[in-house]
Amino acid sequence: MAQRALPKEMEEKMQKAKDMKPEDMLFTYKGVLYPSLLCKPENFKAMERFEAREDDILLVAYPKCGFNWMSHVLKKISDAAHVKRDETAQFTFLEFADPEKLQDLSKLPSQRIMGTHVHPKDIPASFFEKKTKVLVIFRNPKDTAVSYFHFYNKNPALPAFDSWDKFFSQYMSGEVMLGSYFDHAVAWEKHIDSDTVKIITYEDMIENLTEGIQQVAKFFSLTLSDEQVQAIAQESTFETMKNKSKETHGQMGNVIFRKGGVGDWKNHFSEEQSKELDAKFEQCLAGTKIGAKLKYEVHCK
Ligand SMILES: Nc1ncnc2c1ncn2[C@@H]1O[C@H](COP(=O)(O)OS(=O)(=O)O)[C@@H](OP(=O)(O)O)[C@H]1O
Repeated sequence: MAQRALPKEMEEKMQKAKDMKPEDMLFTYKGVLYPSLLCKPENFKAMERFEAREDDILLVAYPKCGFNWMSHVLKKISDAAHVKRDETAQFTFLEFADPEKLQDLSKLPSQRIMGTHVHPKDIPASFFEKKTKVLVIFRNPKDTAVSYFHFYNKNPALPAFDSWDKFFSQYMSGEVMLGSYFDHAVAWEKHIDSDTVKIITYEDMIENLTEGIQQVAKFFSLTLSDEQVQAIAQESTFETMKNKSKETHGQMGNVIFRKGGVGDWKNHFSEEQSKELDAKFEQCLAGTKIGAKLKYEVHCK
């Protein structure tokens, strides 16, 4: 099945963004910035009451950690394993769904696949109570910052930054959309040993995509042949996804599928900025399992 095209609604919103003033593009809810064009404060109240099901799937990623990649892989896996899933729910972002849309989602048949960029504390509690499987993709904080900087500057719905230095300072203080990378990472540490939460890193997927696909399939108790795994890997490379991105993501294709890979931070960070982030990582994540999973020494030094 082809990946779903960017909904018409989203294309219309992007058109609307062109008339927005930069200062109106984000709003703050409980101390965190969200995109005005996609979210409303009332969405969060409705999310608190959302009823997850045991057989739902929730894909979670801090912005720019590889959500679109993993959602594509997950769909390919579920197609290959003939999972019967509801196409309407497909990767609806919980925080972008207004209360009526969330209500509609609650009426849909299983299996629903949903997505979110929010901090784990803002994920509806029912996902954890029902022991719904939650797949999280994480990426090293330096490449995430670079990807986020370019996303802000290329996305017509976000206020552009004059300079990398300005963006870096806001990223470090958590004054970016969806909040602080470090707050998210620290919070996932609490779930890392859960049988129903699987954290995979972007870098491990880059290093061995077939292994990543196998791990995801295993987490959802799906069996794939070696040929199926190889076929999914071929369809999920950066080049393949970027080449199809106009078809799959409309005008957002070039914004999302930028460069891919590991280490672009070296082309952006000053020595001082690199040291500042090293110190922050040490302060927040030294000795944690999530910190070890991110292989900071390998990817960020
Ligand atoms: N197939 C594949 N392989 C490798 N890398 C990939 C792939 N697909 C997407 N990407 C890269 O993921 C980055 C976008 O992350 P997200 O999809 O999480 O962005 S978003 O927050 O949902 O907008 C963004 O990273 P950067 O290129 O570094 O900006 C994308 O290029």
